[in-house]
Amino acid sequence: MQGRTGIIGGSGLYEIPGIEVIDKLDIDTPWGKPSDELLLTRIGDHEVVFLPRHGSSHAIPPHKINYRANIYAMKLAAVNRIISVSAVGSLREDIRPGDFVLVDQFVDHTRGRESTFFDGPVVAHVSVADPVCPCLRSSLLAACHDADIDTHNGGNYIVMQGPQFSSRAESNLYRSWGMDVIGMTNMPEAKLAREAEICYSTVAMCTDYDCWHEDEDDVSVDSIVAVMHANVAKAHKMLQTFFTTHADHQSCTCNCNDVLRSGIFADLKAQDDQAILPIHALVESFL
Ligand SMILES: CSC[C@H]1O[C@H](OP(=O)(O)O)[C@H](O)[C@@H]1O
Ligand SMILES: Nc1ncnc2[nH]cnc12
Repeated sequence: MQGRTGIIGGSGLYEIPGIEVIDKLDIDTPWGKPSDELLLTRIGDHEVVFLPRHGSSHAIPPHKINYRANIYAMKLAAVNRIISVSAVGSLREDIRPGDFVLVDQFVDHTRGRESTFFDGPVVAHVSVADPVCPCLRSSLLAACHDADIDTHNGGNYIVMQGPQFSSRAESNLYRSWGMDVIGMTNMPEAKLAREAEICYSTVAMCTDYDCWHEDEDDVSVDSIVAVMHANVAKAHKMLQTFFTTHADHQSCTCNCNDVLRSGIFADLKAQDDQAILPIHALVESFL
């Protein structure tokens, strides 16, 4: 059996029906409280830790999410891979509302979000050239196909600051940049997962055509919610399929779990306790 799998549920995904709850983890981290309690659950043979990104009543907007606390709490809960489930807008005609996209790249267009655990005095620079774990992504892709979901293999997700949606000029600009889908949450989440040496892969569920499409209504919360419920039902099916059939990728050769050995730009043994405290769970194997 693998280590624990984390699921970060986005808009609409606040619970997973029919799973066995083992424990509710009320975790405090050096970076503050995560968005909610973490639910330790069992799905088949797998221990799964579930966290609703916006809180269970969706009271936390994208720019106020404590991404560092969420990822650090996952680390403390012994999670070594995270499935992010996210609502996105489509920036391409052929990605239709209701389709899923197994994105493989992000462009971080957010501002002012706390986006690193290595805020000094311990400095680290890790590669996010490929921010998505290829193994987890291909297992999720297989699960989407098995669940009969119209799914796109790969895509660029631009992460905007929000909470307002884009202007038409911005939406067209992102299209001209080659972006495929747009959302507000996956950065800095993915970067922080990499710093925490946790595999990360997103299942992006398309809800709308943003505001660039001349024949479709501009995105609104109402239009998102209309599609979101059906998307969430598909996500439940996909997750069941994933954990029953695709969750054991024994031959994975990713190095998501081994980036700090070469990334830390400091002599950890020379640091005092105060410097190590906020990153202890990330660096304890090097001390
Ligand atoms: C309520 S629609 C806009 C909201 O939904 C997405 O969030 P998540 O990635 O957590 O599903 C999008 O990024 C916005 O935050
Ligand atoms: N059009 C859009 N822009 C940003 N975030 C979204 N989430 C869902 N649809 C979106």
